[in-house]
Amino acid sequence: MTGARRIVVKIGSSSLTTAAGGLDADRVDALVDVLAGVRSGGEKEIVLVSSGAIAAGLAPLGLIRRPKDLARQQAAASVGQGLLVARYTASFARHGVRVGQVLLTSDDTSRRAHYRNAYRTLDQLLDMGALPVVNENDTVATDEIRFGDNDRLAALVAHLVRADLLVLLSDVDGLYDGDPRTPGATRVAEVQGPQDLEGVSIGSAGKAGVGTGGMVTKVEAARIAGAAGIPVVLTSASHAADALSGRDTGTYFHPTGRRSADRLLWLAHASTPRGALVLDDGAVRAVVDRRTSLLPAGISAVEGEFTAGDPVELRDLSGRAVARGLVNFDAKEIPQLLGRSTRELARELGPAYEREVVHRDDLVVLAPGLTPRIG
Ligand SMILES: Nc1ncnc2c1ncn2[C@@H]1O[C@H](COP(=O)(O)OP(=O)(O)O)[C@@H](O)[C@H]1O
Ligand SMILES: N[C@@H](CCC(=O)OP(=O)(O)O)C(=O)O
Repeated sequence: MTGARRIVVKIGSSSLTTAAGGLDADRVDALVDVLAGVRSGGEKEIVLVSSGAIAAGLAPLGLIRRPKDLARQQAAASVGQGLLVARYTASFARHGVRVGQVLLTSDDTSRRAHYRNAYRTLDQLLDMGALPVVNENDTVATDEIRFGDNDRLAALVAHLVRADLLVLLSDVDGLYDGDPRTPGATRVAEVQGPQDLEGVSIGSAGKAGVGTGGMVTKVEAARIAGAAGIPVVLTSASHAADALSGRDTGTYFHPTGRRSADRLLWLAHASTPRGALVLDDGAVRAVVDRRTSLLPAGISAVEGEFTAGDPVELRDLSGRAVARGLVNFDAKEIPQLLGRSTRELARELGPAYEREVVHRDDLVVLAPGLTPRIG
């Protein structure tokens, strides 16, 4: 058995649906049997991140393939999510296990209060012996705030619940060095770091119209989880039992960073900035090298329309994003603060203006070349 106590398992749409479209009850049952078996000893906790809402809603709405437009995807998700959770509820009930549905949006999870709330709910469900079934809240997410792929959502959930292991289940039994359907492609058994991905051709989704991100989003998810100290196993749904019992299967991504409860991972990977603050060179050095808060004196311009509490990008004078943070002012308040000291502002406008524009506790520095949000 793997030593991991709290495990996040993510299953993709391609592993839950029939060739004709619609939910495959037998495959749901097979997964549920494995998960129920793993937690039956009482030592293991499982959080399931399940895709499949859109796929499950297609056939009932008379759609043949995943629609391109957001409104019809959301309609399909609305119908499909109900069917999906009903299926899990019935299937887990065979083992006497209760499930709790948790629908998340990226907006919820990058804000401090919402993040804490999401953690509390998930933790409480686990404490009460229920099994959380998580998906993105597809019906309300707009294009701008969508995760769009559940691989990355699963990595962030793994971090949120402080999981010991993330298992990504797909229709392919691991990462291959090229398209797995081409002869000669071989499975990559282990990834220690980026050097092991050199020369690996990472492609998009296989089964037309069902999965979304293909391997790209899985490798990205493994990178996010790994950086947060969480190992990742990527394998096929039919090898779920092996992955959960610690047997050698699929591709194992070693953790690359230390474990931390840092909520800012969400800010870096799950939020969509609502605007930008342009920093002068001194402020870039202070924020990036010395990790200080951002004060009005170092800001040279403001872009976009945001309100206090929104995520914003911090850019240098050349336009490069250097950090992301939760801003303490509305966009329209900032022009009068530009380049001025907090003391001067407090004297002139009142003590409320003495605050940082972005507090260092709400600020995450981006590694050079990192694209925090993909998709
Ligand atoms: N290098 C690769 N190794 C493995 N699979 C790959 C690779 N490149 C592209 N793929 C494709 O990614 C698909 C899995 O992604 P996707 O369809 O999004 O699955 P899911 O629904 O499980 O998230 C596989 O079926 C495979 O065809
Ligand atoms: N939230 C969407 C899932 C999007 C997604 O990432 O799908 P997949 O690539 O199959 O994991 C749904 O439930 O249909």
